[in-house]
Amino acid sequence: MKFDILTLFPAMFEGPMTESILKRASDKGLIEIGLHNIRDWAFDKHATADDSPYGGGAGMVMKVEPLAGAIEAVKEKRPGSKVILTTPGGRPFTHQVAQELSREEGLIIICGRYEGVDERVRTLFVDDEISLGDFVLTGGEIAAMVIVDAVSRLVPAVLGHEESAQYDSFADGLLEYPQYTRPPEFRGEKVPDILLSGNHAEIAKWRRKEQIRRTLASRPELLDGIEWSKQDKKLLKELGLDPHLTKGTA
Ligand SMILES: C[S@@+](CC[C@H](N)C(=O)[O-])C[C@H]1O[C@@H](n2cnc3c(N)ncnc32)[C@H](O)[C@@H]1O
Repeated sequence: MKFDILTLFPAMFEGPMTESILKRASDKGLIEIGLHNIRDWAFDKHATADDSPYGGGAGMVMKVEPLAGAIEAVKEKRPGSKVILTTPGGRPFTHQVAQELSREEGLIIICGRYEGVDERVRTLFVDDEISLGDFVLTGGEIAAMVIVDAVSRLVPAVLGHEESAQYDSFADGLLEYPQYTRPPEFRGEKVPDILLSGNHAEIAKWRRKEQIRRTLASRPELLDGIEWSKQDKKLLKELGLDPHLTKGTA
């Protein structure tokens, strides 16, 4: 998977993109992260990448020409890549969106700054618009880092077997069950006996039940539309839930 990030602040990516799992994945050639400074495509001697908005108003807007130059240059090298604009107006970034993007050949991610990008960037070049949530960041760099991170861990072989994404929250529609490690007791809080029992079938059953319980407590809307197995239906009953009313109402 190839990521190309168009930004005014490439130095921000040092660290998040060059440590731990992403570093290992890059070293192995499983992912490739290209950083491109949008200013390199500005055409005046001050490398201007922003200007005041037509119609007046606060702040500055990122100019279309440097972004057009950057996008076209990267697209020439990677014609199969999808162009993504980070914007609060985009579709919400979820596990499902990350999965969908992980199947792309490559992603070209535009990091906005100031009041955002000239609308013509969006209309002429953008294939998809992604929002991290209903809040406003100072720029698209952190959004791009989140997208690269979440998508990369879904690329085959990026995670080792022991770090497999298949048991993580959202992978099967539910939140993850509670996790514990040594010591068996801390400040009076004990690890549930079942996890120390060595009975793997019972542990699996406990974990599934905890997934449902936790999802119901924090994100009941996620239960809606889940296809329950026969075993799940039994667990739902034990939790006092009707398998047909998956919105979490008992
Ligand atoms: C200060 S914001 C611009 C906000 C814009 N004026 C608005 O009200 O929608 C600058 C840049 O940060 C990025 N950004 C801000 N919030 C974001 C979010 N929730 N999700 C994704 N990107 C975001 C976008 O790239 C945006 O162009």
